[in-house]
Amino acid sequence: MSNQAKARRIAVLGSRAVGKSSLVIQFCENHFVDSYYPTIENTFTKTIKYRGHEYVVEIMDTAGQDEYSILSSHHASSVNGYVLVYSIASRSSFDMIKIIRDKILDFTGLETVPCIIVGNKSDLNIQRQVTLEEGKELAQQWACPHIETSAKHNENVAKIFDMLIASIEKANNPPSEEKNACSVM
Ligand SMILES: Nc1nc2c(ncn2[C@@H]2O[C@H](COP(=O)(O)OP(=O)(O)OP(=O)(O)O)[C@@H](O)[C@H]2O)c(=O)[nH]1
Repeated sequence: MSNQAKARRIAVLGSRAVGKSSLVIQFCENHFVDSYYPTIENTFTKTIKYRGHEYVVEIMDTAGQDEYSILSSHHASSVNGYVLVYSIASRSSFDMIKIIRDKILDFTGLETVPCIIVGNKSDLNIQRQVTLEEGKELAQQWACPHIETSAKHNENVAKIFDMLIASIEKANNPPSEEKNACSVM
């Protein structure tokens, strides 16, 4: 029974042209698309192994968001975790993931959701507008992982999904005992 694959649903959100489709296509189909076609919506499926379990992961690649976009209900309900993507070469796309997370929390009524912050286009270091430290700081604030990636060079792309599955599983099965918790003697 425990060998049965578990189904998980992930939504990939962020501003336009930050590389959401490129990351998902690189991960699921192992190639990079240099041309830009704005996405309406695409769903991909991939099996991921994490801690000896198989996870059949449905990945929703969504249309680029701006501050006026309304979060669609199927981007928020029955989604187990979020990939929030910005481009390291775009300050406004970094600001946008904060707005998107607020919309998710508003919509779900939750205080926190499993997510990973992704700074894509790390190969464009020369055009960098968001520092690595800023990404890490935001992740600390949200208590979630952060990673810089390049869909173009296939750097850290698979790690996004491994780390998010880990966060989802941690949220679903919080440790019952804190090994390092101090006790008053
Ligand atoms: N240099 C570089 N370019 C990238 C990278 N990832 C994506 N791109 C380019 O950025 C452009 C936009 O990529 P997409 O993957 O279509 O972006 P998107 O976020 O899905 O865009 P929307 O569908 O409009 O939301 C394309 O020209 C890609 O080739 C990357 O890691 N490095």
